[in-house]
Parts: sequence; C-alpha cells; structure tokens
Amino acid sequence: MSAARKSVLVFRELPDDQLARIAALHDVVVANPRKPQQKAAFEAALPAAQGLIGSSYKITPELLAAAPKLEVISTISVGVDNYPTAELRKRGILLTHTPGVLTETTADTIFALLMATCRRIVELANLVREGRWDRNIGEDLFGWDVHGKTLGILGFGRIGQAVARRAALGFGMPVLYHNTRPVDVPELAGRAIHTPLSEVLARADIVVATLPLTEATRGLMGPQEFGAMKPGAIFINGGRGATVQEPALLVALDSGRLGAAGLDVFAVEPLPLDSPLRLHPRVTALPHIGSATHETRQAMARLATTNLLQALAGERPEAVYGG
Ligand SMILES: NC(=O)C1=CN([C@@H]2O[C@H](COP(=O)(O)OP(=O)(O)OC[C@H]3O[C@@H](n4cnc5c(N)ncnc54)[C@H](OP(=O)(O)O)[C@@H]3O)[C@@H](O)[C@H]2O)C=CC1
Ligand SMILES: O=CC(=O)O
Repeated sequence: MSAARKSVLVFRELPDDQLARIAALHDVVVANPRKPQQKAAFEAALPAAQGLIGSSYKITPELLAAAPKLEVISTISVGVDNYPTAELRKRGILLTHTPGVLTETTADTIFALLMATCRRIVELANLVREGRWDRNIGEDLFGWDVHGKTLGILGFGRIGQAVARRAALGFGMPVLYHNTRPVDVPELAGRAIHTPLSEVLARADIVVATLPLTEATRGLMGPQEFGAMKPGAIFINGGRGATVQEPALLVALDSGRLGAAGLDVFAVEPLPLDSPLRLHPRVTALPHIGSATHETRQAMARLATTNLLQALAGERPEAVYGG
C-alpha cells in the first residue's frame, strides 16, 4: 500500500528535478511569500501544510500558529537564524538544514573576498573598465599582502576551518581562532590556535567572521572590538550581517582604524540603497553569494529535498538541525 500523500508548501523556487521528487509523493503548492503576488497563496496554503521547504524568509511563531499540521521545515541553507528554534521544539516540528554540502564553496567565496579586499581587485578592475588607467598606479592604489599575514577567524566550525585550511596550507598564514571551544583539526595541528577573542583581534592582520547568528553572536563586533583590532587591519564577514554592528564598522573604516572590509552579508538584505556601506570606498560588498554556484545550490536543494521526504516518511532525516 502506498503511503498517504501529504501537503507540502515550497516557499522558494526549487530546481525542477527536486520539485518532481516531492510532487511524485506529495501534493505541492509553490508560493514564494517574498513575491507580493504570491504572498496570499503562501498564506492560504499554511493551514494544510505538513511540510515546508525553502529559505530566506522569516518564519515566525505567529506563522507557525497558522500551520497547525506542520511536521517539518526543511531550510535550503545551513544557517537557521530565520527560524524560531525554541518554538519549533515546543511544537514538535523538525527543522532540517544543509550543512557540509556548501562548506568548501562558501570558503572559496570568503577567500576570494579576502583576496579581492586586500588587493583592491574590484576597485582596480573598475579603474580599467572605466578608462581611468592612464598611468602606472602609485602607492595610493597599492593593496596589502595576504600570504604570511596572521589570520583571525571568528567561529571555527565547518566553514571557518575550511577558510583556515586555505590560509594556513595554501598561503602560509598563521591562524588564530575564536570559538566556543578548541577544535582538533589534525591537518592544521600547530597552525591554527584557539585564542581568546581580545587576543585574536589584537594580533590578526585580517579577521574573518564565519559565525552563525544567535543571541550570543548578535552585534558581537562592536565599537570596542573594532577598536581593539590592529591599526590598518582588514575585516571580512562571510557569516551573518547582524553579528556586526554596522555603524561601528563604518566608524572604524572612516577613522582609518580598519584598512578595508569585505562583506558578503549585511544586517538587512538586500542591502538598502541608502546604506553607507554600499558605496564606501574601502568596502567590497557582495550580494550574499557564499554558496551561489550551480553545483552547490543544486546539492543544497537535493539535500533539503531528501531531508523533507525522509521526515514526511517518518524517517530520521540526514541533516536535522541540532540533532
Ligand atoms: N555567506 C554565505 O553565503 C553563507 C553564510 N553562512 C553562515 O555561516 C555560518 C557558519 O556555518 P558553518 O561553519 O557550516 O556552521 P558551524 O556550526 O559548523 O560553525 C559555527 C561555529 O561557530 C561557533 N560559535 C557559535 N557561537 C559562537 C560564539 N558565541 N562565539 C564563538 N564561536 C561561536 C560554533 O561553535 P559550537 O559548535 O560550539 O556552537 C561553531 O564552531 C552559518 O550559520 C551561516 O550563518 C553559511 C553558508 C553560506
Ligand atoms: O547563508 C547561507 C546559508 O546557507 O546559511
């Protein structure tokens, strides 16, 4: 006997092959609430929904109250800051996510951003593109070396460690990391040292944040922390925007305390047009593209779909958040 079909609400576009896997077993509504013309369909589908799959939308306790049959939310992301985890636990709703499959790609992006920021790649490529390359560039447009510099990493999980491997093994960079606990990474033995935050900030030439957004990390980088960084240091954020107090980052840039910043994530996304970070001459800003390659987004969609189908079948999903 085939299992009963359930109701699935897809709240962000899924590749066709993954949508087909779900539709073969369950009844599917696709409605992206971030698109104003689809919001009503999203809300109308909530009361029947037993599974939700998507990303980049804040799921609130009020929204959960409108979805009393919900069994699982499968987010197509590793970060879970858009979800009320305590309320989900209270309601017995599983939350699954996509760790691992995006780690190396996100580390590639973060390292590319680090290189681009230190070597002023975007600014200087624009100089050529705009026909302003009319002489050999001088000291005013020189960048900063990357190889051999001391790298500080805030949040030494999957992505932080992948950044550290690139830095320590590829660029000869000593790594100091701030994390809840020391982590044993055999290939980085002696090259990545668990270090108190204040010391990481005081000693690192380049600081990379790969932190999740939690109550403990919200606003972690504020005036004191930026003020404690080495004069001229570089700050890169590839974790979540709200772990940084953006006004404090701007003060640090404008006062010359920081040399430059490279940011893939922002407190508000998409970055508002009037954000001073958008046009700041010493900020390299990306539109949250850590995992945005064809291969990795496909792998994330596949894992998120597998997680959803396993949960709806009463099986233990491959990647349960917190489990
Ligand atoms: N820019 C982008 O496109 C992307 C951004 N991300 C972001 O990167 C984050 C990290 O992903 P990933 O590496 O896979 O996650 P992990 O859970 O593997 O790593 C997070 C690390 O941060 C540590 N940590 C948590 N809270 C604190 C704290 N208060 N102080 C110090 N360390 C802390 C964790 O320690 P412990 O394990 O002990 O809690 C863990 O080691 C995601 O949560 C997401 O927000 C992810 C993918 C792409
Ligand atoms: O920001 C991306 C994620 O997967 O989390």
